[in-house]
Amino acid sequence: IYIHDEYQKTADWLMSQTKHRPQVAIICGSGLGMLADTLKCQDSFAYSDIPGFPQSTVQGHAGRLVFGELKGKTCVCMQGRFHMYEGHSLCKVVRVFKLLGVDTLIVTNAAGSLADGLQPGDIMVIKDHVNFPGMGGLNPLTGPNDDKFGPRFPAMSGCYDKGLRCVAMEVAKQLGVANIMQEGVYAMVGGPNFESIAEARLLHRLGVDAVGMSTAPEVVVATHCGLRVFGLSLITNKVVKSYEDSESVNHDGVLEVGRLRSHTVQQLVTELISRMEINNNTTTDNVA
Ligand SMILES: O=P(O)(O)O[C@H]1O[C@H](CO)[C@@H](O)[C@H]1O
Ligand SMILES: Nc1nc2[nH]cnc2c(=O)[nH]1
Repeated sequence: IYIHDEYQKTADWLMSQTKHRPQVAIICGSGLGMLADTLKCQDSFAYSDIPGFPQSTVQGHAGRLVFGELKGKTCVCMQGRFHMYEGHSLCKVVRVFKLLGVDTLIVTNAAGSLADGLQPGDIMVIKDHVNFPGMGGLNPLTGPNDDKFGPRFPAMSGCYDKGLRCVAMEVAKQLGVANIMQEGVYAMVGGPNFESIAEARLLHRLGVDAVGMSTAPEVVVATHCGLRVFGLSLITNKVVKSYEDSESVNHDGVLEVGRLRSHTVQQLVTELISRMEINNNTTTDNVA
């Protein structure tokens, strides 16, 4: 989907099918689809049934949009995301959430760590990102700007909300998992191959803490249309940086760490949603 009316059609269809009017949208990373399971009073839709929605093709991404209640907030959860390497035009479905009245987007992903202090199983709260495809021109905002959503030249400083990052660290302390959680910088690469050793070394030298193949386009689109964003990476593997190292990463291993940490990630996101203040702008004022 490309133009405002098409996003609106998708939003209208969803609003005709469910009574839920979400305030929070959650995008589930690889192996993190269980985040949707905690929602109460669920209405769920296969992507293939939603007019204008692309399809998910990656294992560990179910391809369902789930609406429901969590800790007094109404949520919509993407159980399955769209990656650039699947051949999708860069993902702008976040705009549908804006039109549904969403205030805050929570993005999660599985990522490999470059930072020495980040181990598999750790959780990295995303402080900032490097959007490599975006910097090279593969940006979801390429093309005529739709002023109904946001400005031609949106700022990206501060795109990961500081207040929510602070709350998340407090929640981690309360849950007794502060020892496995820290902030860091996520870099998006195009994928679908994992990094060569020279690429891994380059990313490390650049100060990147974790690398994956998603998230940045979603956050750019969300920030453009005025959504507040919180992001976390579940570290599923260390990116191999040494020619002496015989280990190598694979997608099954990525999904396995997702399963092992599913409960903790679920608790963190649930408690964060419980504590977050929503700007109760249920109308879509910013979207004329
Ligand atoms: O970013 P998510 O969707 O969590 O998935 C990550 O895991 C997959 C590789 O195992 C890639 O798609 C990478 O981006
Ligand atoms: N690019 C990239 N994506 C990932 N997703 C999960 N682990 C990794 C990784 O090591 N590299």
